[in-house]
Amino acid sequence: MGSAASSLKAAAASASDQELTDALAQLDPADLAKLKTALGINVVVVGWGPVGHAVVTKLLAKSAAMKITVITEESYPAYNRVKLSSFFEHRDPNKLALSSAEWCRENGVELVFGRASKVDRAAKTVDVDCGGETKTVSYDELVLATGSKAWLPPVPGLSLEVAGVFVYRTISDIFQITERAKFSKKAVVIGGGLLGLEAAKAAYDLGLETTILEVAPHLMPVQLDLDAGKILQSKIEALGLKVKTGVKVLGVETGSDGLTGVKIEAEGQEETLEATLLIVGAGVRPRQELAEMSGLELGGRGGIKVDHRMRSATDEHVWAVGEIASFNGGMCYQLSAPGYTQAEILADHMTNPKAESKFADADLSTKLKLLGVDVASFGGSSDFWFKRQYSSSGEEIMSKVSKDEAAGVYKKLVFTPDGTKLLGGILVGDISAFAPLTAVSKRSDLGGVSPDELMAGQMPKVDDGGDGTNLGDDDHVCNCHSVPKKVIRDAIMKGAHTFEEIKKCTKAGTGCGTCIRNGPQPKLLAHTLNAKGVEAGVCKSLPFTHDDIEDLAKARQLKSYDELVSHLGYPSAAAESDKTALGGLLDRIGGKPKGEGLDHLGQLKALKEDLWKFVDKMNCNPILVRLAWHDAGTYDKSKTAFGERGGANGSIRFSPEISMGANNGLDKGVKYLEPFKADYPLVSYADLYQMAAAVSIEHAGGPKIDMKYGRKDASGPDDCPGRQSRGTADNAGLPDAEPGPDGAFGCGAKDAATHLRNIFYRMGFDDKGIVALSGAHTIGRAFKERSGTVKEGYGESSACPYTRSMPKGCPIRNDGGYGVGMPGGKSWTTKWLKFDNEYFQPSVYEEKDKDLLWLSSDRCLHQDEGFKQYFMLYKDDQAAFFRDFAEAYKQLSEQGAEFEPEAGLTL
Ligand code: HEM
Repeated sequence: MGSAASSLKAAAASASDQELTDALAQLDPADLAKLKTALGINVVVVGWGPVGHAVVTKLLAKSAAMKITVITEESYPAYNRVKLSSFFEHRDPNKLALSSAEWCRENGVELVFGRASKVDRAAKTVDVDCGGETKTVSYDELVLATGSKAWLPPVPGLSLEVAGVFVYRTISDIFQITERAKFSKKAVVIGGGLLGLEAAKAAYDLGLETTILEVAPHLMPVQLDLDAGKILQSKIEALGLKVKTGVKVLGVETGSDGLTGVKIEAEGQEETLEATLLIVGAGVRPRQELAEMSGLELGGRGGIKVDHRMRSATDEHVWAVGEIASFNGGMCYQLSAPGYTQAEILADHMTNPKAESKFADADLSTKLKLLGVDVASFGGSSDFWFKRQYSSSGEEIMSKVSKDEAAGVYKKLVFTPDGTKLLGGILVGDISAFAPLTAVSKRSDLGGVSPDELMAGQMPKVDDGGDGTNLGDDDHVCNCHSVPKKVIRDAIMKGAHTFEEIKKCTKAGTGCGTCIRNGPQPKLLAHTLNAKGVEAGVCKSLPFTHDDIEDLAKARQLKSYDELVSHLGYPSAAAESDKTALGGLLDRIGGKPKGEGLDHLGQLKALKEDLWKFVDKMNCNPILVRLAWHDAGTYDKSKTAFGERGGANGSIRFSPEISMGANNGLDKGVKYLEPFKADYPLVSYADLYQMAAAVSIEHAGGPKIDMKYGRKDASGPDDCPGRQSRGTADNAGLPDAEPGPDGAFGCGAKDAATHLRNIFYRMGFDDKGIVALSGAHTIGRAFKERSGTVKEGYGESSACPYTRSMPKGCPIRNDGGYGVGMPGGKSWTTKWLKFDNEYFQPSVYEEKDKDLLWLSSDRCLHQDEGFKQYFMLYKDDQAAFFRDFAEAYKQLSEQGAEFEPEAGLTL
């Protein structure tokens, strides 16, 4: 242990908390971990979901004298399951991540990857199955945060063993669903509750014809009444999904490729729905195997029985939180908000035996955007749901309802029979009043307004300090994490000036995100910054980034400056100059494309500037290069007809081409570029893809390519090359990195050099072109989820040292900065965002560094005599590589294309 640790020990007796914190901050992570073990208790947390992670952060915040170990069986860091379906918008597990392996290292938290298989309470140890090898971890205190598992209803033949049948719970479920979707047209989802509707969104986003089956008479039976459920149904049906309620699932039908259909009974009739993909989202059950094996007392409906401190009823050194915890032997709560509260209470008691906090009642309020429809159900206590006050009638309650079926808006407020207290309510379509109404439901009266006035949108006047939120200091802004307004305001006053910074300090907004998207956070931030006199963001009245304003405007459908300020901002005196500062943004949110008013050439030039800024921010250069190359690499010089001959014509955006195995992952590149097409409609997709690649290469430090534009677009799937149309296996003639299990490449060749020649000669390249173009692998990475050529995949925990988010001492961009983009995968070079000739260096091709990638198709380039001369030339002469690459890339980007005007446009 370093000298800093020894001096800390000596000083510890008399040091203040601040001094201790400062001293700890000087230690390196390894020393910190040792010191914590020496000083304090050894806590083991089983499960690294959002609640398990919350336990870790809360324990760390409350005590330094603790060694924490987390056992996790998922290869991704703790992530936000609530947002699982948003995965299809970005396909990036890191956007869901709540933590990272790096964060754990920096905070002295040890991660053990594997499945906890046994708890020995007498010896205080946990056995972890780490892929065949068993590791035994000791604890002083054990926290079980194992969450839930998906429940499969007892339907004949329904089993996860059937190909095409999935549950919907983890990122890996999503990957498997995505794979099956490539060969499916129709999907069925069992379950019309929260989980089922999220799963249906996934199937819908994958472009499948989707039918939702719900056994109850309406959707979301746990949160909504019949009327609200029906309105939600009609909105979902309007999107093109089918919904069947009151359905009995009788069985599944299978054929040689797995699922073929789902047999149901609806309205007394039996029928079979054709489907090759079935997602079961019909509920969850606590994952209690470990608890059962170790003899812990369970609750009446499962889960580990815990007291108000979250301590198990059986063993004072075993605790449970989240979906596995059965408070006083009752219900296990399957929402994240109660789990976060429990984590806080557990941390209180574990770090302070005199703590007085108690877990009593859970707030089961939910607000979500389901398939584009805003839905909320809120209550002052859990009775609202458990006693089904939301659908009671008669003398027990007074309820008021307004509905506009055409607009899809429903509002129901439920009061005590005398109308003096709001018990809860349901909102569909418009949930903007969720935060203030939830706050009213938690108070003892209506604050001077009548039930009718509350229905009409009039809120009791609350002293909000003039920030326009109409929330008191103790009212919650973020319900997921129970964060009161005053905590967020204090964080802003102490320097958290953006939503991201507020998230980091308070967690507010890291759950469902509605308190930002549709709730009071923007106003609170704008007003507090103005009160503090801080100039942040775009302008005084809307102190957020352009991107934030655009996202919020979209979410709330705001079109004008006045609407923006009244919903999000602070009515600043400097309104006119603010409008100027917002510049093109107002046009854009008003629906005007950025390129409006520019001619074709003008749009190409403006697009180039925008693409440069985009890659500079996103560090997504490699995927854009791979996208353009795969669009163009289908070219077959023996074919003449446009489309059929392949080449740079934008056809990669269409299925079936985009769903070919060789193009795995490139849908992300297509999605990245889609907004640019909307902004510059005169530019073709084919030009957009090729320009994005040329910009990416130049931005990364590579050669400027003499590009010409004006390419014509393929007009539809009919213009896509057939999978086997080039006489090669299944990839429309794109090259293979490795031979198949039979030892042959897709073209039949037995060696990589012959294979590359078969593929590239077909496009009109020679050996020099093949070697030069292959040098593009000087940037980029391979992923197990895409090509499957490596074991490294998405996210930090699956990365290698060169592809983690902050590879220390390894500046990877051309400008020497970090900027890893999405961490993960395995790269060919150490500086894989820098376009140089590192790919040709012995440090790479000699394959001594096991953290670098080298495929058979790379290896043949320095082993085959014909290729070797160029490979060695480029090793010694970067300028020669750049010259030959630029020439070959120009050829690649033009072949198969048809230009209008014929000579093309140059910028
Ligand atoms: C010579 C035959 C080639 C083979 C067998 C090949 C194979 C591969 C493979 C397996 C990957 C990993 C994909 C993944 O898992 O995400 C990859 C990535 C990549 N390829 Fe190639 N490739 C070849 C030629 C080229 C050419 C000609 C270019 C461009 C001119 C290129 C540019 C790239 C780039 C930039 C990436 C990284 C993408 C990223 O990081 O997202 N490749 N290639």
